[in-house]
Amino acid sequence: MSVDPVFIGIAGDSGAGKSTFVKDIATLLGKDKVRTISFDDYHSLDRVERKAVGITPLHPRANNLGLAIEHLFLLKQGKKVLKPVYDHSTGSFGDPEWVVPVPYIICEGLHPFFFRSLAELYDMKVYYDTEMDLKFNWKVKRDTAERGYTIEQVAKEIRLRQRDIRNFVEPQCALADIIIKLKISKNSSSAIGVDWKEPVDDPWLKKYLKSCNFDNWKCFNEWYAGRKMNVFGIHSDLTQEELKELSSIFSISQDVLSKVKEKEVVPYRTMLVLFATRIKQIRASKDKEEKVVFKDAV
Ligand SMILES: Nc1ncnc2c1ncn2[C@@H]1O[C@H](COP(=O)(O)OP(=O)(O)OP(=O)(O)O)[C@@H](O)[C@H]1O
Ligand SMILES: O=C(CO)[C@H](O)[C@H](O)COP(=O)(O)O
Repeated sequence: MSVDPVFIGIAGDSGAGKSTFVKDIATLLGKDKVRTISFDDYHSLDRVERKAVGITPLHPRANNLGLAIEHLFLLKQGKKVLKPVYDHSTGSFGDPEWVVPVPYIICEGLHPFFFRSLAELYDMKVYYDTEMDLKFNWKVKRDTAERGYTIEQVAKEIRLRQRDIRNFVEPQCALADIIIKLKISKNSSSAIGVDWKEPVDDPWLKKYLKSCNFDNWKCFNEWYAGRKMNVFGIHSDLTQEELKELSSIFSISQDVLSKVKEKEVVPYRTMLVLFATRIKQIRASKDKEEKVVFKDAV
């Protein structure tokens, strides 16, 4: 029987931490069950061509989003696809690679749900909204170490991109099921806190935490991109007792729990565990549906 993958889309600016997040989620879910698709692979222009035309990679014209729609559509039908590969170390394209359907397909990038026809293909959409100060430092460090840029070039590129970020990346937050905001926090040993935002009319965390059980989590409402959101500010580390309590409230599975148990449960790790739990629930309900369909068919 072919797999009906759970499709997750993670949109956000360059350097926000999307691929790090996806790598960490894959570790919790089991690397063999997860296939990541970087939307950078759907750039239609390489680094030299973008410079010649005078557009940034954030402009939709610098990307072949039509091909991305076609590929996700085929993967959803259980078919394999031959996907292009963008190589950041050279700024050009490498050999294409096959992608086969697996239980979780996570698409991360600048435009994973830019078009409605793309947005409709996902079971869950996340907007990854890291605070500018964190994002700036991370991007400078990464792009100088791994992508062959100087500090001055990265700083100039970030300035050049601001209009395109507002026009082409940020509007996707209006379609997101969850907005994850990483921000500097004095209360965590990691110095990073997390705001988990979900629309009040489509809650998940709120269903479990009717009244906030964790003293240090700030819970409030906020308007964001025209929608009223529940915001859970997870800014301090969990004790092992709190992790136990959390795991019983959310029925966090042992395989996920065992991967964080011995480590410091900083806000980022708490968010990973909650996110992995949510998408495992989506997997479980798909599996149940498949069983019903199969039973009805025999
Ligand atoms: N949660 C985190 N904690 C600490 N550092 C992080 C975290 N997430 C990302 N970083 C740092 O930021 C850098 C950029 O992150 P990452 O490559 O995941 O961003 P991205 O959103 O995928 O960027 P791009 O779209 O440009 O590929 C990483 O190399 C890492 O050093
Ligand atoms: O915004 C980005 C997302 O990663 C990159 O800058 C874009 O993919 C182009 O890559 P490069 O700068 O390595 O040519």
